[in-house]
Amino acid sequence: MNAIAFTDVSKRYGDVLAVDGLDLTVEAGRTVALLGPNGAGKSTSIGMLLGLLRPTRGRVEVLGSPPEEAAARGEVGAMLQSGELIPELTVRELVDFVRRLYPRPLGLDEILRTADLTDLARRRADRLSGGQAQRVRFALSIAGAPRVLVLDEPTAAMDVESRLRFWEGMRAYAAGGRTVLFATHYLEEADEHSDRVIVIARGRVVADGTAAQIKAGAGGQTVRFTLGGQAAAGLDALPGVTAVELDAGLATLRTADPDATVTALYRGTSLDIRDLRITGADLEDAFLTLTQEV
Ligand SMILES: Nc1ncnc2c1ncn2[C@@H]1O[C@H](COP(=O)(O)OP(=O)(O)OP(=O)(O)O)[C@@H](O)[C@H]1O
Repeated sequence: MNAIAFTDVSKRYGDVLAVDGLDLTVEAGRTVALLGPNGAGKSTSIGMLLGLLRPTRGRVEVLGSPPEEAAARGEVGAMLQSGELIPELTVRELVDFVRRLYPRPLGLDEILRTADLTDLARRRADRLSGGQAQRVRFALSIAGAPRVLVLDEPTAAMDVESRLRFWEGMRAYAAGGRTVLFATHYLEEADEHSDRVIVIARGRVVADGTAAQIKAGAGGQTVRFTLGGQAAAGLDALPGVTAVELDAGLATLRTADPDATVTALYRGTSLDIRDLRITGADLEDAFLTLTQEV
């Protein structure tokens, strides 16, 4: 059974088509990143996944049920971009209060450990930094031991140290065969912490696969060199080359096979090549290629 299924889902706010015919399934046990620029439709998709927003068209299912039923069974946990904590309680009291609302919660100490809050357990919830408060929101999202965990830009207010610890906790949680979907703008996070990246732009899926597949699919590698004033006809006919750009004596070739391209460049042409560099298309290149306006 799929943990998450969107079938031809659209969501319109007045004139704005925020989600446009989204088809998407996530198998149970996967950790999936939903990557997209501002306004791509990530939060709207998450709202529908949690049953907080109704699709204008199409169907969303979580663990084979409508989202609100899965949530009512305590099978879905969520960490949203905002959400007040109860100020008078300590972290420990707050987490314990929330975990008791669920039929089969995680143990209190396990939650605190997973969210790296053990040392902050006695701190009042209104005396926390932004990043610490985010970790409490994470603790609350896993308190009920949900099978599906949904995180909307979870590391937004966190410093580097908090991020590292947060991702450790997320991985520990996911390792129990649970499904995690997180939204992010951060390419490195998507790359490092998920086993599948779904790139959305303008409410549609524009790429879907492992980070490596997405990088490969968006133009392979780049060979750059200085040509100076030499005529450069025929570069686009070199093996592997998919695109050529010439700018002020600098040539940039996109290639699916950099070895073949470079060999042919040296052996098959009489060009005087200087400063040759080969770089992998990184996820950032791929992301920009995929999400730019067409
Ligand atoms: N309540 C609303 N009313 C009208 N338009 C909305 C509403 N919520 C979102 N939108 C619009 O829908 C589109 C998608 O927004 P959404 O918040 O889902 O994107 P996002 O990918 O989560 O963006 P961000 O990364 O900035 O959080 C945007 O154009 C946004 O302006």
